[in-house]
Amino acid sequence: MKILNVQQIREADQFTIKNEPIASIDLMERASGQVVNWVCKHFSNEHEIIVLAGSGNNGGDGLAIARLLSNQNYSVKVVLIMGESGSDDFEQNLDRLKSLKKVEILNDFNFSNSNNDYIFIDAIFGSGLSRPIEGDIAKFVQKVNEAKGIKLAVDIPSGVFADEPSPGETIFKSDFTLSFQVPKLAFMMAENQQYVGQFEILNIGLSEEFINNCISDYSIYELTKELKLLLKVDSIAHKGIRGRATIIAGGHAKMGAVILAAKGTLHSGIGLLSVQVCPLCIDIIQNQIPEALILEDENDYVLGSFLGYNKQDVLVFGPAIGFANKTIKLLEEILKTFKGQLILDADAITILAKNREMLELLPEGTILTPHHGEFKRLVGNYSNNFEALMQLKSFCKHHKVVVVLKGKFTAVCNEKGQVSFNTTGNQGMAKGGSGDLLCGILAGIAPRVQNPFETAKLAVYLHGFSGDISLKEYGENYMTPSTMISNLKDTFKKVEN
Ligand SMILES: NC(=O)C1=CN([C@@H]2O[C@H](COP(=O)(O)OP(=O)(O)OC[C@H]3O[C@@H](n4cnc5c(N)ncnc54)[C@H](OP(=O)(O)O)[C@@H]3O)[C@@H](O)[C@H]2O)[C@H](O)CC1
Ligand SMILES: [K+]
Repeated sequence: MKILNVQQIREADQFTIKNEPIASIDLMERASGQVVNWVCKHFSNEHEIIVLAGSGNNGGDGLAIARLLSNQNYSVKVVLIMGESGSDDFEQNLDRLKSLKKVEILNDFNFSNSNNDYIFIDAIFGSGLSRPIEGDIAKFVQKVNEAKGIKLAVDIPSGVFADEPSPGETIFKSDFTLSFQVPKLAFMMAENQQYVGQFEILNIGLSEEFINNCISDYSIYELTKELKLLLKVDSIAHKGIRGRATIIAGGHAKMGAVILAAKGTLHSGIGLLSVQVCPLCIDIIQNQIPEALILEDENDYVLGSFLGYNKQDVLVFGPAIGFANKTIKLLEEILKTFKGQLILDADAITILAKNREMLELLPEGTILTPHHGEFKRLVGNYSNNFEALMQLKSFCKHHKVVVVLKGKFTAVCNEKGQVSFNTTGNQGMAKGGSGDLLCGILAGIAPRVQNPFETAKLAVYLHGFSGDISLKEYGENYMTPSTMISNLKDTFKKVEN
């Protein structure tokens, strides 16, 4: 699903009006109709509806929504935040609303009576927001934010800029954002979650031809039939075809990360799994993962032996591996010689950040999986996710790598600077070990997917999907990376079918 910027959406709007053709006011009616359908589906007409309307086209949508909901027997009031004059379509909808005579039109609202059954519909500003909200409008938005009731935003919560950071202090806080046609980049930013709430994309029939031709670096990941087929195991499969993976992680007394990653790899379909371990830790792996082959390191406490790896399709390096000189040397040797798919996580990323000359050795197509803390070590500090995104794109382009930047909507970026956001997953996954499991899934599918960007997007999706199953089955507190491993069973079943 493509993410378009405000300029592109405006152009799509104009293209549709001209080529469908459809009058602007009718497009507004169609968009508003979709909001009304959504409201009717989710909330009965026992709810009291308060539409807050600005004077642009977002306000125009609000007035049409008020009329259409009133026609569905909802009790509706409209508050005109910016008076009675506005865009053409706003004024035309105001006339239509007035002639309906069923909807009370107010200039202010007394919030003291509001209760949880009220639904406030924010149609103050949409994509035409040109500056932070201030003055009386800000005071009004603050009152709505404090009032009891359900909050819905039309297209974009008022005060949120679609394509850039929102510096304003006052922003409408929605429970649901019903956005037209395409998701907005701002919805993918963790700092906007408190304003956007849960977002839904409503198809308002903008030209698909136009949207398909729009160039955008940003999209939301969706699973396609072709991708599902990659996960199918050939009926004549032997273990070699399904790939060979080696996990180089952990060390003495740090075997949990290894086990989670290794199990993730095994249960994502790898043919042959090897784990490099210190002699003292061999028993742990043999007991926990009988399927794994052991590559014995010469060192008792840290990993540091270079063991060739030339038959391996994929190497995972980094979780809980530490920063011993021998380990750093091992990573350097691997960067210089390994020809398969390399996956670098956790301590490997910190090693690169501290030994910056090693960054230049990164093989093209390496997958790195930092969380924000680790990513900041690589690229320096940033103060919001838009800045992080710019750093992400330039890092990937410069080093020709794929980075999985983990967060609320994990962003996967390729060497061209294209970014795919993932929407599976949940807060329950925020536990130690979750990232180790992701490394494992990456390694488990990489040999079959054969493309680092596609591997990373699909692995992140599967990881989040197993998290979502775990959430349903165990709840956000009880669930763990281990429950997610057991839920990979249903994840693959569901995804493959
Ligand atoms: N294709 C679609 O997706 C469709 C979208 N529709 C809806 O239209 C809006 C966009 O409408 P637009 O009129 O461009 O913009 P807004 O309604 O968001 O607001 C514009 C007016 O608000 C003023 N403004 C902006 N920021 C502030 C502020 N901080 N304080 C006060 N006033 C502000 C702005 O004034 P300017 O000085 O900047 O000119 C405008 O007067 C979109 O979001 C959808 O809801 C269509 O209905 C269907 C197709
Ligand atoms: K809005």
